[in-house]
Amino acid sequence: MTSHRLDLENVDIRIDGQPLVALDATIGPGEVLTVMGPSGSGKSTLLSFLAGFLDSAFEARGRVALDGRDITVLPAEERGIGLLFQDPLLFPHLSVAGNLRFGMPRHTPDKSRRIAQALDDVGLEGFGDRDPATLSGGQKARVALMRLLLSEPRAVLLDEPFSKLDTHLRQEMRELVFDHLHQAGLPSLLVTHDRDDAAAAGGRLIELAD
Ligand SMILES: Nc1ncnc2c1ncn2[C@@H]1O[C@H](COP(=O)(O)OP(=O)(O)OP(=O)(O)O)[C@@H](O)[C@H]1O
Repeated sequence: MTSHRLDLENVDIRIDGQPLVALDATIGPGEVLTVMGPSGSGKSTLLSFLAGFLDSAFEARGRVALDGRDITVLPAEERGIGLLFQDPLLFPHLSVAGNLRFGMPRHTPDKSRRIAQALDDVGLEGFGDRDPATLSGGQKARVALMRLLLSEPRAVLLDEPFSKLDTHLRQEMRELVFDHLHQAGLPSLLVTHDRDDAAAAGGRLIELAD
């Protein structure tokens, strides 16, 4: 198991000179910090800032550190942060295995074995050659989770990851996602409108003001 830490130090994001988000928090290994708040309170803006693609209309101060290293100055692709959205966003021109292989660090040994193991882990044994278009919503969500983990991020941002799933599937995916994030020792930040998501995440909850 790896063990990572994400520090948000005096993060202060403004729009037109007005404060939007102010946050100071440490997210430890395997911990999920949930951020809730009304529409327009700055949840997506905060995620964009952390991921490294904040729109230039915003002014941001503060530091984001991953394992003690300042990543605020790095471009998105060098930050080591993985993203999970409400849409699984699988590449339609690649097989399931191709999707999983896509984000794996170049020099990963035994890629095929790891892909097969990842599919096994989420009950999709033998699905490697399938076209993503032939998968159910829940199966796609599992592939998206495994693609995220195989890319070996050092922290994870989740943006309403369960909101498109029906109630039964949502409960199942919550368990799967949070179990894997805890086990992988990944600090994560979850944005959601759903209090049951926050409860399932099991960590601290921050509410942004209107
Ligand atoms: N590119 C932009 N330029 C100027 N203002 C923006 C831009 N993007 C968002 N905003 C404004 O910034 C504020 C925060 O928006 P944001 O999308 O972060 O809110 P949110 O909490 O994620 O909302 P929702 O729950 O609806 O997704 C809003 O007032 C929005 O209108």
